[in-house]
Amino acid sequence: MNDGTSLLELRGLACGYGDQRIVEALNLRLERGDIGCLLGPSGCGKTTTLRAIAGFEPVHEGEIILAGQRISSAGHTLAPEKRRIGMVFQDYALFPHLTVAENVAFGIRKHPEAARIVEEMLELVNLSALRQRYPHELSGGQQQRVALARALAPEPELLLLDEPFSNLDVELRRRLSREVREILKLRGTSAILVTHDQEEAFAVSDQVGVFKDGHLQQWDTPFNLYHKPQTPFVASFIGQGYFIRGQSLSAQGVQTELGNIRGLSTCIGSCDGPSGSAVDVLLRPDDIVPAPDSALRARVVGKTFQGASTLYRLELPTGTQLEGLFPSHADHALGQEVGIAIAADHLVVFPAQGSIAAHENIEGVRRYSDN
Ligand SMILES: Nc1ncnc2c1ncn2[C@@H]1O[C@H](COP(=O)(O)OP(=O)(O)OP(=O)(O)O)[C@@H](O)[C@H]1O
Repeated sequence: MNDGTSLLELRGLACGYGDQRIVEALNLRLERGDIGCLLGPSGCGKTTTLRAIAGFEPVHEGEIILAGQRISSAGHTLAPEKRRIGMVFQDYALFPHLTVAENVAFGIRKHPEAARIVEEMLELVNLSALRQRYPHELSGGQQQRVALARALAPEPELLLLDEPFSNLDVELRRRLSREVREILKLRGTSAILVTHDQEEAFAVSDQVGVFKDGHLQQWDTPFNLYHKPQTPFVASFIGQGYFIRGQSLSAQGVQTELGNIRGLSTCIGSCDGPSGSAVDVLLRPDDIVPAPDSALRARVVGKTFQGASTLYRLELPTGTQLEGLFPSHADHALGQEVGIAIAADHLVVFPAQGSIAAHENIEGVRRYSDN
């Protein structure tokens, strides 16, 4: 869809270092005012893509369009300082010999209203009281807020944030990521965030791109990535869940050891294959519900108390494992047999490929259950 409002467009982009290509055939579009995120395992090319957008690396193929202007293509790289792009880095990169206010003023020294803008920025990030402090007199969270204010002061078209919260402890990164989203939305600033923390990606972004080995697998809303993954990798990388093997049936059902599973509404993926073909069905923990009188029985082999709910690891009589998220007030012991039912709103089905996934070794990715 091209409605002419996109702020950033990557078209058939290939980029890397020297002759080495890291990212290939990358297409994505960020609308004005939206926050996008590049998510994926270590080394998949997120930072490389961000550096190409910033103009630090040339592109091998394709083009980068910002606000209607081609800023990179093969043989052409508009200088980073001419791109109206701001950057926030993981290590804050503040000037140690400048105060908070001087750091924020750095990029707008020649602006006639620099003093007013600095005050506005300090207020925005809630640091007015600390304006005379030096970076070493600030906490990590405060330093990152200074870096954000400094990047926003020149009013960039686009803000790039490279793992901005990864040096902070968990509680602070949750809080700061929410704060940053509010600040960007308040100002209508478009941004691209790089992270390998899925929770952070979902909390901050409107659109998330999942990368694998330099290829963008899906660029979509967090909701769609979770509920409508387009590839087995996205299904495995996002959220929790297990695949179980089955045979596709006509009328959007799959025959499995749990019986004939039908989605209550739709079927995503490979549901229209020839009847009888081998498929893998994704079952999220919230698709498995307790059903004391059910003929489907599973044994509790692991449990994680999560407050309102408990995540159970369940083993079927065949040895296949699943996870189920049950309300925590009914407490089941390890080894206990429980009745379960499938309550999948929609089915996510892919052609069977357990043997492929079994050879992948990516942290955070669930194995196919029958391997
Ligand atoms: N300056 C460089 N020269 C050559 N290769 C590089 C350079 N920087 C990164 N690479 C390689 O490019 C690949 C992608 O790196 P990149 O930094 O884009 O990954 P990433 O997805 O951001 O990972 P992480 O989450 O670990 O930061 C890696 O194989 C890496 O070794």
